[in-house]
Amino acid sequence: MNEMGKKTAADAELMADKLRRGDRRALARAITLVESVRSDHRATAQILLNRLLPDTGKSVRIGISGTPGVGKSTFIEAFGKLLTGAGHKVAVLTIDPSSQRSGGSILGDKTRMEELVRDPNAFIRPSPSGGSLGGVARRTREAMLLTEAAGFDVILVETVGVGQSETTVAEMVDVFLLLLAPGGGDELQGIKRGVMELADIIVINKADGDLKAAASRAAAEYKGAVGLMRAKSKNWRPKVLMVSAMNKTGIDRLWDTIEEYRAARGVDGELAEQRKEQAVSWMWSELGDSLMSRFKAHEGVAAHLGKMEADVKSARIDPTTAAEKLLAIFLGK
Ligand SMILES: Nc1nc2c(ncn2[C@@H]2O[C@H](COP(=O)(O)OP(=O)(O)OP(=O)(O)O)[C@@H](O)[C@H]2O)c(=O)[nH]1
Repeated sequence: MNEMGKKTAADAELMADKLRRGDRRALARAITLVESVRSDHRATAQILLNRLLPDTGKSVRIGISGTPGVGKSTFIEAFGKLLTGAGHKVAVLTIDPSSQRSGGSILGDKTRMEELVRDPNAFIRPSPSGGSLGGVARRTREAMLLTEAAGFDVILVETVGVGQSETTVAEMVDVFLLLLAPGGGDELQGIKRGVMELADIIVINKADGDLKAAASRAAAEYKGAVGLMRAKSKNWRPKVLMVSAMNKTGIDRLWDTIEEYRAARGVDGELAEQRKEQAVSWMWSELGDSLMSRFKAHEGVAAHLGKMEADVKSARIDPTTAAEKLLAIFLGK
């Protein structure tokens, strides 16, 4: 190892020690490091993650999705406070791919959770900005490992329903919550079937005051729909619960249901298996992303790409042959 490599390893070791002791500033710095695209930062980040791997995995990983207006912030605040009140350490991470376009994040505003943000047993980190959904997801996934190593035992990964982000979140958590609010009438209309199928627990928020009756109707409708869907696991049928984030009712039952879910699916059984599969598919998607970016950056490929695309468009060459030719250039054949 050269001098620079030694320094990188030493930096990572120091940071790992601080993190294991639960140092919040070190945690924030470590997350900034994994979010960086600078190659020296990436190198340190990778050493850090590998050092900390044995300290990760001991949390309950919960995904939360819900479109704007359903009351996500109010809900996470109420849920988070309930958990810290019960002695848990809660990290809130977000995946918001829209932040790369707007420059600002829909979910990034920390003031959305006024009490939780001041809670010493909570850690809130907005979505990394910039890059593809895959890039944003990788950084959030790594942030999740770091918060686990720092002793957080419940990780909430929230996302707003933009594009594929729900699927991405579902692929990094143990349990996926879909947060909904009662609407006016035909509840199932607006919601994509694919998103419903991801949900392990459907949470109908705003079951209070004038909206209570509508929430009950919505719950009945979703229960019916869930009954018709094919189950993701033979040991768990998705449940529908009603809560009021505003009045903080039903939230404790939700936590009980999450515990039930974990028991039913087996933390050391089916859920452990799910995590293993998630890790392997993460490796493959990393490999895909990194191969593709190397491919596009390859000089020979770059020189031919424009013409090849034009030829495909004008049907001078068929797409399969074009792909084969570009691949041959990349592989130097
Ligand atoms: N009646 C009622 N209103 C609620 C409840 N939870 C949230 N709201 C209201 O719904 C609106 C949206 O809530 P937010 O918590 O900002 O949630 P959101 O719109 O999903 O926002 P983001 O989390 O920022 O995406 C606000 O006016 C809240 O006061 C609830 O349990 N009952």
